[in-house]
Order: sequence, then structure tokens, then C-alpha cells
Amino acid sequence: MTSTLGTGLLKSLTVPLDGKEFPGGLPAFLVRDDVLCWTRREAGLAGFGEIARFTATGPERFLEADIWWRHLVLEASVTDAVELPGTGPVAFGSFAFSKTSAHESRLIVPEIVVGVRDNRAWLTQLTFADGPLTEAGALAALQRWLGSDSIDGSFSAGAAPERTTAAADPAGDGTEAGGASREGGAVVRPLPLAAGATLHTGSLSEEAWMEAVAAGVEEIRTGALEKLVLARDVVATIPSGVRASQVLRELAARYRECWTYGVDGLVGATPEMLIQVEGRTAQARVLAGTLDRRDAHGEDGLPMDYATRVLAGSEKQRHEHEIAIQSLTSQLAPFSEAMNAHDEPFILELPNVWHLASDVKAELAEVEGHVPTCLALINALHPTAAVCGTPTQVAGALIRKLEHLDRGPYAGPVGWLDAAGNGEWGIALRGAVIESPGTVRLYAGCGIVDGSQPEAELAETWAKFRPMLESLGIRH
Ligand SMILES: C=C(O[C@H]1C=CC=C(C(=O)O)[C@@H]1O)C(=O)O
Repeated sequence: MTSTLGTGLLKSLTVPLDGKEFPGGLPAFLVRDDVLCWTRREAGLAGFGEIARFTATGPERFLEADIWWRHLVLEASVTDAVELPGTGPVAFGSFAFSKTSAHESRLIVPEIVVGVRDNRAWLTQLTFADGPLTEAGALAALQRWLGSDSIDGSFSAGAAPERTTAAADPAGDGTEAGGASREGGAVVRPLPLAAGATLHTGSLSEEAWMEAVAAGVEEIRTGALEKLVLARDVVATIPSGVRASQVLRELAARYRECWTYGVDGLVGATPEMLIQVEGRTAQARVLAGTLDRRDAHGEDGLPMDYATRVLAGSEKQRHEHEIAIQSLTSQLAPFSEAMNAHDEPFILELPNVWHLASDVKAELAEVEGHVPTCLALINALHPTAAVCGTPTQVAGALIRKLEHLDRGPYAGPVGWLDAAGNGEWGIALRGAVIESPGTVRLYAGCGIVDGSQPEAELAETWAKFRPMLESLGIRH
């Protein structure tokens, strides 16, 4: 475990911003490639700069991070004129999927945070330096990070322009090739393809990965486990270089039901909420069961009817979903006073796929006068059956044996937390790691149960790669 800190105590100032001044909401602030972000629709947080960082590897990474953060904010001097989840001191984070991964899990405390929520907006400045924090100083720091040409020169005078965004290949969602379309209110136009971009095999060839899936199904048939999630990677080379800010804006505009994240080179838009904590209420969105929307082409009737028939009507998909729900609720139960989940999963419609989804809500129980922090909950919940399998230990060992891949931050928790214990942590799916200015590693995985077909699972990984491929301007 390592940590970099300033010398003094942490200080923060949060002031309101006039949200009407930037109609695009939070995504309008995704203008720097090093932005830290978490956003859905118009809401979310964007962070700039870095005043402290915690890193760790190993099985205790969540609890070590929890202790580091609680210690950091314990004696912080906080002036907060807004008092919403996400105001005051905030850290963004990304954690490795595996306790055996060499990849460093991290929490990063930015210098500046812009937040948007429920039609309210705010600006927070954080520092370890002596001297008072002022509203004028915070606005000037924001201006400095955004640069004079990115947000129209003057932020507080009504600046952030409404941005149109571009999208590459139509995603089987009715977006017209060659012409602009509207998706959830955002103007989406086709993105020019990245010149000279190429895709390469990752750790396993497609054939070898399908063999791994077949081997996984064999293990399931022996009764050693019920479900296994196997992932694979592909590597994109983009000679002109990757613009992380553009990728994030694309994802935020197109995948409005998802949470778009950007932390230190990890970018993506996840549909799966591991845990969201607000006061004493915790919520999760559990997904398992996937259908490529392109599969509905040529089918009679409404696409949604097709999705309902194929997903909700499939015993295999429902079984896979049931296992994922069970795994989350049984791990959350010891921390909860009350919990409710819908009896029936619903169909979550994304531009690329449909999922079977269930929302779970819990009232957290107090232990010795405190509700558990998000990181304590994550420590208990991760990895869920949606990304690992059931039983967890058996599935984890098989993943190591069959995948031949260090998942790094893929399928690990990604999100933010504040000093009051609020936070939002998704599972880092539908994402990629920018490994160098021109190299991006994309990850996708599938739940394998008895009856899974390797070819169908391979096709599903391509559907799951699609959000990143489109945003990078890569046609497949
Ligand atoms: C592991 C991934 O998706 C999970 C989340 C939703 C549905 C899944 C499925 O149907 O297989 C996976 O469990 C991924 O996107 O890489």
C-alpha cells in the first residue's frame, strides 16, 4: 500500500454553481483527457487535478482504502454550502478485479470537482495548502483546468456550450448511418472512423477462448459450480492517438442508461451498479442475461416483444439471473435492516444489447452507531456472480486457470465516495484501459451456465465490445 499526501490537513470548499449556465449538464465538462468522471444523463461528478492518491494490491485493498479515506477526511476542514451526496471532499477510485492481480487499485483525490445532481450544480476545491479557500479562487482554478478555449473562456458567466456528440457505427438501435439522430435527447451523429485503427487478438485467440468456454461448461456439468463468468480482451491500435475526453463524451451521450466512468486511463460506460450509498439507503442494479439487439433484425413484431420472449422467457437466462441476484442479496443481507427486490426482472434496453435486470434496495443497519461505508460493502459484495460465478471461490480459481488474462480493473469496482460515506460504485464493464496514447485494451465477458454455446458467447462478447469500439471509431 502506498499513499501520496500533502503536508497539512485536508481542506475543502463547496459553492453552488448555476446549473442553467451549462444545459449539457455534467458531460459538458468532459473536455480534458485526464478528467476523472462518473456521469449518467446530465448528472455526475467530474474531477480535475490530483492532490492525493492511495494505491494497493491484494485481498485487503478495499479495507485499506477505506481506512486511508476515513483517516484523511476525519480531521478535514470542510466548508460546504450545498450539502448533497458528492459535495465536500470526494475521491474517485478504481479497484482491480482480482486479489491476486498486479494491477494497482487506487483512490484519487482531485483538486477540483464539478458536480451536477437534481438540477443543482456545485464546485468543490480541495487542498492541503495553508491559507483560505475562496469562491473566486475555486472558480479561477476550474477555469485553469478547463483551459480558456474549452468552456468558452468564462465559466461562471454562462459558459459550457451544449455539445453535439458523434457516434460511429449504428448500433442496431435505429441510429441512421450518415445522418444525425436523437438518442434520449442528445444529438448523436456518426463518428468518423479512426484512421488506420486496427484490432488485435488479446491474451487468447477466439478459438482458444471458445475452448475455454467449452471447458467451463464441462466443469459446470461435473457439478463443481453453477455459473462461471469468462472474459477476454482485444487490443486496438490507433495511430492518431486516443482522445479519452471524446470517448467519454460519446459514451455519455449514447449510453444514457449507463454510468460513464473515467479514472486514470480506465474508461467505459457500465450498466451495472454494484452499490450506491446515500445516507442509510443502499441500491444495486444486478444484471445477468444478455441479448444482442442486432439479433432482433428480421424478426416479426416489436423488438421489445422479441426481447421479452427470448430473455424473460428463457429458462437458461432466468437461471443465470437468479444466481446473480442471490449472490448480491445474500452478501448484502448481514448489513441490512430491510431489503427489497422486484419479484420479476425487467428488460434493460441499451443501444447495443438487452439485459435481464433487477434493482435491489436496502436500508442499511447501524453497527456500533455507524452504517457501513461503501468500501466496507464492496469488500463484502465483490466479486458478484455477474462477473465471477457461483460458488465464488471455485469460479475464481477456474477464471485464473481458463482465462489466461489479468483482468486488471475490468469487472472491478469503479466510482466515487465522499466524506459522509455516500458513494456510487459500478462494476467496470463495457470499458477499456488506455495503455499508451495509441493503444487501448478492451474487455468483455459472459456468464457461462450449463447449456452455454461457445460461438454464441463469443458473439456476445462482440456485442459487449461495441460501445467502446463505436466510441473509439473502430468498425468491426
Ligand atoms: C461480464 C460482463 O457482463 C456481465 C453483466 C451483464 C450481463 C452478463 C451476461 O449476460 O453474461 C455478464 O454477467 C461484461 O460486460 O463484460
